[in-house]
Amino acid sequence: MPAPSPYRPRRSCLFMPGANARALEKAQSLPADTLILDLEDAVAPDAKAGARAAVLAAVSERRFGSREVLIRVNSLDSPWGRDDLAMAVSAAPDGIVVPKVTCAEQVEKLDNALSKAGAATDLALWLMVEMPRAVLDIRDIAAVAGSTRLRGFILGLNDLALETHAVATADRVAFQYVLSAVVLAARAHGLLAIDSVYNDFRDEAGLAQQCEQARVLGFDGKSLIHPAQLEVANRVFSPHPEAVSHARAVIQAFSLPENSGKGVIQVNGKMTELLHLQEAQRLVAISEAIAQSTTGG
Ligand SMILES: CC(C)(COP(=O)(O)OP(=O)(O)OC[C@H]1O[C@@H](n2cnc3c(N)ncnc32)[C@H](O)[C@@H]1OP(=O)(O)O)[C@@H](O)C(=O)NCCC(=O)NCCSC(=O)C[C@H](O)C(=O)O
Ligand SMILES: [Mg+2]
Repeated sequence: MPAPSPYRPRRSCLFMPGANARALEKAQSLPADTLILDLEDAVAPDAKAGARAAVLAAVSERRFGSREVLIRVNSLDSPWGRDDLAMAVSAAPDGIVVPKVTCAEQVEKLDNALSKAGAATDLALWLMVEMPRAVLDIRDIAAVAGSTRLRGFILGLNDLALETHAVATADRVAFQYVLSAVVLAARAHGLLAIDSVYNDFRDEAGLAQQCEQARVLGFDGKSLIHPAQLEVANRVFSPHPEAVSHARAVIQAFSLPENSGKGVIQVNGKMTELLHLQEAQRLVAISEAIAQSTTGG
């Protein structure tokens, strides 16, 4: 049995309404890397309390196996936020997703609120990046990663389009700055970056195009809204087999005695430096983590 990988794939992060019992049940066997049980926008005000109770039961009973489980709470300044947070701390998921954050001070307050509520230090804090001010302050927000539970960003382009009046075209030209700013801020502070949802869940080709765009930009995976989107996201965000064999060749080449101490060599006709060795090791580790995960390739 191989040692568990330190990498966790997050190619597919499936949202589901906490009030949808069928979706919560179905999620137990879906090939999603991450499940996000939503108490916010997908749950109507009258259904909030019922959804909170259903999510508490499902998460506390550990119904989702080894899948990563996140709970999206309502904002702390909403009528439901405090109760959601208390429930989430007692359910002890892998992480909590907080919507509509605008600045770094809010993240520090959230982290303090989690500590006061008795949250474990390894409870991950994820932020929806979906408010114009969060985009403008993304560098400062990411910088509190070292002193808080902040672990990653999930882009929320539905809210951002609403706030900015930008139009969501297929190429996402209106969001180019945001897409890159989120990835750069995340990487500068060792955080994860998950792309926004694709609303047209029956359009497989459109989703594939958007996943590919996000992958090229450096995102770790895509947030999703429907089981039909899982296969595409899992495929696009898995390292390509040819890239993995090249990565193995790079690792092998650098391990040869004649290349010991060298900073640059050639592999398969390509200039290959130590920085490429680092990327090759990351790619192979991700590919092995996917092979080990229950959701597989
Ligand atoms: C979009 C949906 C409302 C569509 O629902 P429905 O019409 O019921 O779809 P289907 O009949 O095709 O469903 C087929 C089966 O799959 C199950 N199902 C559907 N969606 C999910 C899901 N997300 N997770 C698990 N299972 C799901 C159905 O129960 C059917 O099962 P079966 O009975 O066996 O046939 C619906 O897909 C949905 O509600 N999706 C999630 C919506 C959501 O969570 N939204 C909030 C997050 S997105 C967001 O907030 C954006 C962000 O903040 C931003 O600002 O951009
Ligand atoms: Mg949103």
